[in-house]
Amino acid sequence: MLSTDSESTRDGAALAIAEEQRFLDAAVARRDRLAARLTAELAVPAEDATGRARQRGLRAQLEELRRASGGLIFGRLDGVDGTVRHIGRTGIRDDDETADPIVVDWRAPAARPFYTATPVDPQGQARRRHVRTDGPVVAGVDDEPLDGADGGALVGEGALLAALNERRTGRMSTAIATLQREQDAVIRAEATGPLIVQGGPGTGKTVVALHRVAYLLFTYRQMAERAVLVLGPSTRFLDYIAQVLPALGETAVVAATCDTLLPGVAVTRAESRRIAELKGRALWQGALERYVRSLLPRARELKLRWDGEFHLIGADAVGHLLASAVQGRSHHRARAVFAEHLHHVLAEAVAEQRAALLDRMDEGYEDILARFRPEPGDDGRSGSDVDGLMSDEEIDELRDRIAADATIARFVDSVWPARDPRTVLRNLLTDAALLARYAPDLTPEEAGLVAADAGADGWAPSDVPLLDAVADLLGDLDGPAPAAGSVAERARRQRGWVYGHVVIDEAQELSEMQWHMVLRRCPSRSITAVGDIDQAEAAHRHTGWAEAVRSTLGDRWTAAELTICYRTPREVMELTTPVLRAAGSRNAPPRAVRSSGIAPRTVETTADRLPAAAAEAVATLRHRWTGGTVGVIAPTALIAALTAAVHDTPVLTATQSKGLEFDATVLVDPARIAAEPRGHNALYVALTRCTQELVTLSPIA
Ligand SMILES: Nc1ncnc2c1ncn2[C@@H]1O[C@H](COP(=O)(O)OP(=O)(O)OP(=O)(O)O)[C@@H](O)[C@H]1O
Repeated sequence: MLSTDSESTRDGAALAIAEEQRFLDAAVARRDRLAARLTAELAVPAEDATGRARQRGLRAQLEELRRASGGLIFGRLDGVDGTVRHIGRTGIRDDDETADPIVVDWRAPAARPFYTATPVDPQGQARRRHVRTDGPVVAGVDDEPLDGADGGALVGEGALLAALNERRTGRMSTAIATLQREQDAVIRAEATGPLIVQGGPGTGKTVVALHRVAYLLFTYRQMAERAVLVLGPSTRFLDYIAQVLPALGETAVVAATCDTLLPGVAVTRAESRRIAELKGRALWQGALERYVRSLLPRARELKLRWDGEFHLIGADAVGHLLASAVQGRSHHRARAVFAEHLHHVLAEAVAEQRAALLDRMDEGYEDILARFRPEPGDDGRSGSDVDGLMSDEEIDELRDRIAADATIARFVDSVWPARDPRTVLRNLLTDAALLARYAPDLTPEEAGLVAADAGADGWAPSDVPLLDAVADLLGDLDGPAPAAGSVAERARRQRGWVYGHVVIDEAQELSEMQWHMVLRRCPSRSITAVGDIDQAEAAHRHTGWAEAVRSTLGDRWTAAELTICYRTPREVMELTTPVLRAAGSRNAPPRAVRSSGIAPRTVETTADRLPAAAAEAVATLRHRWTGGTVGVIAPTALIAALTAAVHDTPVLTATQSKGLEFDATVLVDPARIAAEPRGHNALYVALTRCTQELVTLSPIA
C-alpha cells in the first residue's frame, strides 16, 4: 500500500524522535557515569592546596552536569560530510579524551553553526535539528534543511515561534536553543573594548546581554576570578532576570542597579528631573577632582613634640613631603604616605637633636655620656655608637614608635584630616559659593538649585555617582577588605572592586556620571552596553549613543544593532510608528517576528471609571491568559487609585515596566503618559510590553 505524504512525514518524525531518544538515553547514562566518577573522586579528602584546587574544579564540573538535567541536548547539526554533532547546555565528553565530545557545549566554537548556518551560508552543514525534550523524554524534533533550499531570516523558526508563544511566568528564561544570528554575533563578539548594542523593544537585548555573560565566562575562564557586573534599571528588573544566569551555570556575577552599586549608600529620596539632569552631567567629574584637591593641606612649618622636645620642620621641607606623597595617589593614600614620611623625618630630627646634645655633653659631661655607652659585654652591634649616634636600627625602631603614637596620630590628623565622602560632597553641594568656584560650568541659577536641593536629608539617585567619585578620589582609609566569601560576595562588598566585564542593560538611561561610575569598575573597558535610545526616559539630554558616551568613552567603542522584535506582536508594533515620530525619533521600530492574531482593543470610559474599568479588563485578561501574566501600565498620577482597584496584578508606571513583559497589558490613559516628560518615549515602552494582547483604556471627556 502506498503511504500518503502526511503519513510518511509522521513516520519520519516518529523515527527521528526515536533516534534522538536513543541518543538522549545514551547521553543521560554517560552523564550519570561521569557524575558518579566525580562524586567518588570528591569523596577522597584533598591532601594539599593543589588537591583542594583540583577538587574545586571537579565540584564545578559535577555541578554543571547536575544542572544540565533539563536541555541536556536541544540541537543537532548534520554536516554535509556525514558528521553528526549534538548541542547541549553543557559539554559531555567521551572516555577517550581525544575523541569529539558526545555533546557539544552551546558556547563552544563547534556549536556556532547551530546558531548561524543558513541555506545561503550553510557552513558545511546539511541540516539543523531542534530537539524538544521534557526531562529525559524527547517530545519532538524540528528539522531545517541547509543544503541549498531557500530559507527565511530566522534560525529554527518552528522552535523559535513555539518559545515565543509560551505563557510568560514573570521570570525570564534562557534562550540557548533558539538564539538568532544577529544575537549570536553580539554574544560572541570580542570583549576587549566597549560594545554598545542598539535594539528596539523586544529585540532580545536582555537575552543577548545575559547569554553573553555566560559565553564570556565559559570562553575566558580568568574573567570569573574578577566576576562580571550586570547593571539593570530596577530591582524589579533584576528579580525578573535573576534565574537566567544561575540556569546558565554562572555564579561569578554581581547584579545591581546604579542606585545600589555603592556599598553602604542607600537612595532614600526622590528628586526632580531638573536636579537629576544637572547632577548627572559630566562636569562633576572635574568639579569633584578640583574640590578634593583643594582639601590638601598647605605647605607650612610644622612643630612636633617628641619626648618633651619640640622639633621644627620647615615649610619647604613640608612642601616636598606633600608633593612626593600626592603624586597620582588618592587623597587618603597620599595622606598615609605623608604620615609615613613625617614619621621618618621626625625620627631623623630626634636622632640629630640627640647627636647634637651628645656633642655638647661630650664637651663637659662625661658622666652623662657614659649612660649612652654600651654595657660591658655588649658588642655594640645593635646599640648606639660609641660616640652616642643612633644606629639605623634604632632610628627604625624610633620611627615605629612614632608611627604608633596616638599624640602624633592626632597631630597628623590636625594637619591632614581624614575625610568622609558624604561630608565632603554635602559641603560642596550645599555651598553655592564653592559650587561657583569648583563647578564653574553651572550657571548661578543652576548652582542655586543644586545647593537648595542638597540641604534635604538622605541621598537621591543622582548623589550616588557623585559620592562614588568622591569616595574614589579620597580613596579608602582602611586596608583591603577581608578576602572571605565567594568572588561575587567580595566584589559586592568592595567599592573599588575591578570587574572582569560589565554588562549594562537599558544603558540609554545612564547619566554621564553613572557612566563614569561604571568605568571606574572596569578600567579595561571590557563592557557590553545594551539599550534603546528611543526608550530613553531619564532626565539627561542625549538623543544618541555618541553623545551619551562622549565624555567617558570618546569615540573608542564598537556599535552593533539588533533589528527583529521577538516579543511584541505585529498588530501592536504597528501602533508604535506615530509614537516614535512624536518622540522625535527618526528610527523605524524593529520588525515584529510574529503576529498574535489579536487586534489591540481600545475601551473608552469616563475618567472616574478608569480604576473599575482596569479591574474588569484585568479580570478578563487573566482568565484568557490563565497560567500567564497580566500587567497594568499607567500614568504616575493614577498609580495609587489603580493599585487600590486591581489585585494580584502589577500596576506600574512606564518607567517601572522597563525591560519587563506580560502576556497581556492594560494600558491606561496613554495620552496622559505621553504628556509626562519624555512621555512619548515612555509610551513607546508601555506599548511594547505585551507578548500577545493589548487593551487600552482611554478616558472620554
Ligand atoms: N532568540 C530568542 N529565542 C527565544 N526567545 C527570545 C529570543 N530573543 C528574544 N526572546 C524573547 O523575546 C522577549 C524580549 O526579549 P528581551 O527582553 O531580551 O528584549 P529587549 O530587547 O531587552 O526588550 P526591551 O528593550 O523592550 O526591554 C523575551 O521574552 C525573550 O525571552
